[in-house]
Amino acid sequence: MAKVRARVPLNVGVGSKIPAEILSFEGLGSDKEHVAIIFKSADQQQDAPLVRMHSECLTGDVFHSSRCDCGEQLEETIQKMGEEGGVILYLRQEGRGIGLYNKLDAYKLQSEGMNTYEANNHLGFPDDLRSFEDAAAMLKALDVDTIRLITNNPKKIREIQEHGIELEDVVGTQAHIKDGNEMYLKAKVSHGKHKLTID
Ligand SMILES: Nc1nc2c(ncn2[C@@H]2O[C@H](COP(=O)(O)OP(=O)(O)OP(=O)(O)O)[C@@H](O)[C@H]2O)c(=O)[nH]1
Ligand SMILES: [Zn+2]
Repeated sequence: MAKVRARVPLNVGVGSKIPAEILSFEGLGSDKEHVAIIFKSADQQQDAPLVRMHSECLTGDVFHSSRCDCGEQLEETIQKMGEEGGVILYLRQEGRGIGLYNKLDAYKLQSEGMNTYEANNHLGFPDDLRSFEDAAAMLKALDVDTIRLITNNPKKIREIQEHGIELEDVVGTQAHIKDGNEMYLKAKVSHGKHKLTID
């Protein structure tokens, strides 16, 4: 069974103004160094805290790449949780689980006209290689079994429940459209069935 390894206070967000804590874990099923960022001790103070399972995206989260909406979703979540409390599970499954280098190969194919899922498939990967089992184990290590999940992605909703976490509510994110990510977001809606309003 997973348990918390270290729980460390820090400030996050632009300007480092928002108080939070970062947590590491031991005993997770994978050897990935997933972390949780907790706002307002929501795991201890709230019955059904807001939770975002955010998959690592180096290009979007760190460099605010034009190709996706990950950095903006992360910033939106930090702002919201800074006000209301919540838990970000920052999951080290880059590129929907295929890894950074494979994602960049997929980007090359997308530049040639494939959509994000076709590019994955062309490289021999499924649409989405992620598992949310570690995410559920992290929540259980925090003693959190009921959450309000921030997502537009039906796969996350289905899978976290299959791993024994109860959903009190599902809260969507805004659509962060910018030059360069419109095709990506449209593919998420038409093929991935994400609940996002783009037009
Ligand atoms: N393979 C691949 N991965 C991508 C691409 N664009 C973004 N990603 C990855 O997709 C993941 C984004 O996941 P999340 O932000 O957790 O969520 P989501 O599945 O979009 O669902 P939401 O919860 O609704 O945001 C990150 O791991 C990104 O690196 C792409 O074109 N190809
Ligand atoms: Zn991204």
